[in-house]
Amino acid sequence: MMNILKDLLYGVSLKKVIGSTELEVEAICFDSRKAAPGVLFVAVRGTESDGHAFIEKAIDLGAAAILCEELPLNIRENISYFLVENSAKALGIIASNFYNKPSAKLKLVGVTGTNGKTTIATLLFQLFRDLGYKTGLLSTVQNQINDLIIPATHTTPDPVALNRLLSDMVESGCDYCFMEVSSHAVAQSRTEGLEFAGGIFTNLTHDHLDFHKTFDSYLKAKKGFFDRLDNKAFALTNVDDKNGMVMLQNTKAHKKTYGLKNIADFKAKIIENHFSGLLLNIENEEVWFKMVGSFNAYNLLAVYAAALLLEQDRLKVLTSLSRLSGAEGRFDYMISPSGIIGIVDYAHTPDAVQNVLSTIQDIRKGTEQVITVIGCGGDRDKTKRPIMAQVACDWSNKVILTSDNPRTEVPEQIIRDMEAGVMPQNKRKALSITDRKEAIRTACHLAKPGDIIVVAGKGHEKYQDIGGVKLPFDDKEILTEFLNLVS
Ligand SMILES: CC(=O)N[C@H]1[C@@H](OP(=O)(O)OP(=O)(O)OC[C@H]2O[C@@H](n3ccc(=O)[nH]c3=O)[C@H](O)[C@@H]2O)O[C@H](CO)[C@@H](O)[C@@H]1O[C@H](C)C(=O)N[C@@H](C)C(=O)N[C@H](CCC(=O)O)C(=O)O
Ligand SMILES: Nc1ncnc2c1ncn2[C@@H]1O[C@H](COP(=O)(O)OP(=O)(O)OP(=O)(O)O)[C@@H](O)[C@H]1O
Ligand SMILES: N[C@H](CCC[C@H](N)C(=O)O)C(=O)O
Ligand SMILES: [Mg+2]
Repeated sequence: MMNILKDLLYGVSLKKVIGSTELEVEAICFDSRKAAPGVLFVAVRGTESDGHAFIEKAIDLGAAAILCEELPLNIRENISYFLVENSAKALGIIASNFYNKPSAKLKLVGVTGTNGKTTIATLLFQLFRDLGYKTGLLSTVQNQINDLIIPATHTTPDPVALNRLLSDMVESGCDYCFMEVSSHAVAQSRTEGLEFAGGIFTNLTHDHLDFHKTFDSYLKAKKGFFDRLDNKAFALTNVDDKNGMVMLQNTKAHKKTYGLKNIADFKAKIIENHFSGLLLNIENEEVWFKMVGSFNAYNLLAVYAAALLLEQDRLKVLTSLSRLSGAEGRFDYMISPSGIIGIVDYAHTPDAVQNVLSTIQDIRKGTEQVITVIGCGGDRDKTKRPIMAQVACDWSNKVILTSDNPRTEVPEQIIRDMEAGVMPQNKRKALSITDRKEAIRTACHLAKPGDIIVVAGKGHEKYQDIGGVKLPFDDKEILTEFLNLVS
């Protein structure tokens, strides 16, 4: 590991230096609570607090050097200080230097967009494993280095954790890494300093407006990822999405498109769409896939296109892709002994809810009832709550509004925010049950053979965060249990 200060700072533009740059540092730290002797403390301005307020505390715990945007009034002896314009960006570059630029030693592909990131990154990971490559994955569900699973705390880890994981992938001989790039990560420069072999854009719809404030700044965050790709990389975009081409406006990367409707470099057509899977025509090849739903035709096509841009054999790619089932908790399908269908899905945006429910409308036979159990996360975008409830009501016969992860909010208040989206004509369809387990139980009791229960919003999650405490909770396990009970 490279840890002499002047090597770590390579590529960072410094406005002012106080003290030695020859010092050896033990680690990089951006949270004073984790400071230890010999670390370089990077003061980052956050959403809750300002890292600059903790510089003294970091030094008290042993920090040997400080990187910041504003020098403290009290400059201490024997401590090195570095003044920069943007410490979050500097942190990304330093973290990459610390681990010897691991992103340049493998082919790193980033996936960004509102929905579909986990699905695409996971399918690419599974595909490249199947094609025989050592591969890494950084995703919402989990991080993975070949067969080793490492739990994930974020969709995109912080820069230090991210570069450490990439470095472990290089150590394990990985040729490729597929990672999700969240809009938070771009806005907070978590991916600064990384060298990408390619970037993929899925779609852009309503989410995270609590954090980005406007749709425009959300769009800019996503676009920022493509703006930073270099001319050796590819930039693959969904041409059917309204903002697909906007993403590529200022990129230096090779521009490539995929789509089902518009003219594109990579094209596909849906031939058949069933609960058992999709039959697609991809560039004149008809192939059955296990993945369900028209939105997955986009995901599969993006994966196929990326694999070809990474110079893989077309037929081998299609053969392998046809066997894959994607990420856990995405359109996870089960059927009870009495014939009730249960689907667990991670849809937690209005667009995802509509996609999942409209897919079900497309493929169901006609007379069955669709019963949707849905909640919205606390401490997240409040404006999506009434819209998600409205979409759920518009596309279901019965809707049970319930809790997702209330986090620090009052669960009943979140449900009231959702209820505001239930239109008068839909009132008789909706009922509210705060306890999510009770809500799933009720859906199972209401369902008759042939009916379809959709439990949306938590997908693979194995917990429910109530009041900041994560209690064990698993939609799939609970649904399986009740479906068998009522059968
Ligand atoms: C809103 C958000 O993204 N917050 C992330 C952010 O925290 P922050 O900017 O709010 O940090 P802060 O608490 O204001 O503190 C500012 C700085 O002071 C430091 N500090 C703070 C307190 C202290 O005593 N000492 C100290 O040094 C902090 O370490 C930080 O460097 O930076 C932290 C360190 O990287 C993250 O852990 C934290 O993620 C929180 C836990 C989170 O829930 N993030 C979610 C919203 C998120 O990032 N989600 C996206 C996916 C969304 C999607 O599905 O698309 C993700 O990539 O996971
Ligand atoms: N291409 C797509 N277009 C629209 N909706 C999709 C698409 N792919 C998946 N979805 C829906 O969005 C949900 C989330 O999918 P996925 O986990 O792949 O997205 P994500 O972008 O990783 O989400 P997150 O931001 O939470 O990490 C799925 O459960 C499904 O309902
Ligand atoms: N990564 C997303 C996931 C949301 C999933 C949903 N279950 C919720 O808790 O809101 C976020 O942090 O916004
Ligand atoms: Mg994800």
